[in-house]
Amino acid sequence: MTTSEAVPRQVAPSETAAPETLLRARNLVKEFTVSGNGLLGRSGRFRAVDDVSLEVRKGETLALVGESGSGKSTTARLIARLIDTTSGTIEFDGREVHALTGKGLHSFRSEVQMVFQDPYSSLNPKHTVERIVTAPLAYQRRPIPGGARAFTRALLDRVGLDPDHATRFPAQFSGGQAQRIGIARALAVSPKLIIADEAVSALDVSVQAQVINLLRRLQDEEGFSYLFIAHDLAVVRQIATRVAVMNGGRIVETGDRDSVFGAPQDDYTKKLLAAVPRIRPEWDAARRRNEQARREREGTEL
Ligand SMILES: Nc1ncnc2c1ncn2[C@@H]1O[C@H](COP(=O)(O)OP(=O)(O)OP(=O)(O)O)[C@@H](O)[C@H]1O
Repeated sequence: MTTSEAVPRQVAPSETAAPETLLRARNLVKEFTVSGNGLLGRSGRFRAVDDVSLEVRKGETLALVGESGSGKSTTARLIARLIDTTSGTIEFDGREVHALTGKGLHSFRSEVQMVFQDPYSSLNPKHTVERIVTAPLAYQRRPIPGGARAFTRALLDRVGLDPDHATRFPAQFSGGQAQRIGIARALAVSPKLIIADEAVSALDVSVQAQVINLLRRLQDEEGFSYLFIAHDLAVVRQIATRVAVMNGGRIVETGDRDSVFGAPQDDYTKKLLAAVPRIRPEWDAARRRNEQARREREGTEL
C-alpha cells in the first residue's frame, strides 16, 4: 500500500462547505422620530425596521421583498451605513460595521456600493460619464488604473455601453443605459456587495430583462454578492439565490428562492405571491409617494 492510499483524501473546504457569510445583520432596529404632521398624524417614535436579522453569503443574491413601506430601503440604508441603527449589529467580512469610524468606515464604503431605482436622480446631470464612474475612486483617493479615460472606456464596455460615450452627460442616455452607468460606477471600486434598491423597477420589461442579465453576468465574472431589493416578484425569481420577505418592518420568512416561491410557509408570503398581479399598480403608486416623502424629509438626491 502506498502512503497516498493510506491517507484519507483531504476534501477541500470549497467542495463541501456552505458559502461563507459576507454580511450578517442581527436584530436591527431603526426608529424614526415623526412630527405631528407626519405618519399617523401624531408625534412619536416610528419603528421602520423591527428586529431584522439576515445574512448575505459570498457570491449569492439575497432578495429582500415586501410591499411599499415594509422597511426594505431602510434596512438597506442601515447596512450601507447611510443611516445609523437604533440598535442591533452588522458584521461585514469580519468587521463590525455599526462600530466603524474614520478610515475603517471610508474603506467599508468602497466595499459596499449601491444602485438606486432612478438612474437620472442618482447620477449628477452636470457631470460627464467619466467623472461619474470614476467618482468612487476619487472619493477613496485611489489612483485610476491606466488613467480616467481608459478606465472609463473599459468599464463602459463591460456594462454594454459604447466606450466612446465617456464624455456624454446622463441626459443623453435612455433609462436602461443610464442604469448601466450607475452599475459601472458601482463596479469601479470592485465591491464585495452591491445593494440594488429597486434597480430595475423603473425600466420597461424588455430593458429590465437585459439589465438583469447584465447583473447576473457581472456577478458570475466577479463573484460579488447582491442584496437585491424589489417589490416585483417576477424580477426576484429571475435573479435571487435566496429570498427574505419583509412585512411591517420585520422579516417574516427567509429561504431558498425555490422553497419560498414553491412552498411558502408564512401567511403573508402566501398572500404576497397570490396577490401580485392585482396589487402591483397600487404598490407602484405607494412606492412613489414613499420615495418622494423620503426625499423631502432628507433633502437627498436618492
Ligand atoms: N427618514 C424617515 N423618517 C420617518 N419615517 C421614515 C423615514 N424613512 C422611512 N420612513 C418610513 O419607514 C417605513 C419604511 O420605509 P422604507 O422606505 O424602508 O420601505 P420600503 O419597503 O423600502 O418601501 P418602498 O418600496 O416604498 O421604498 C415607511 O413607513 C416610511 O415612511
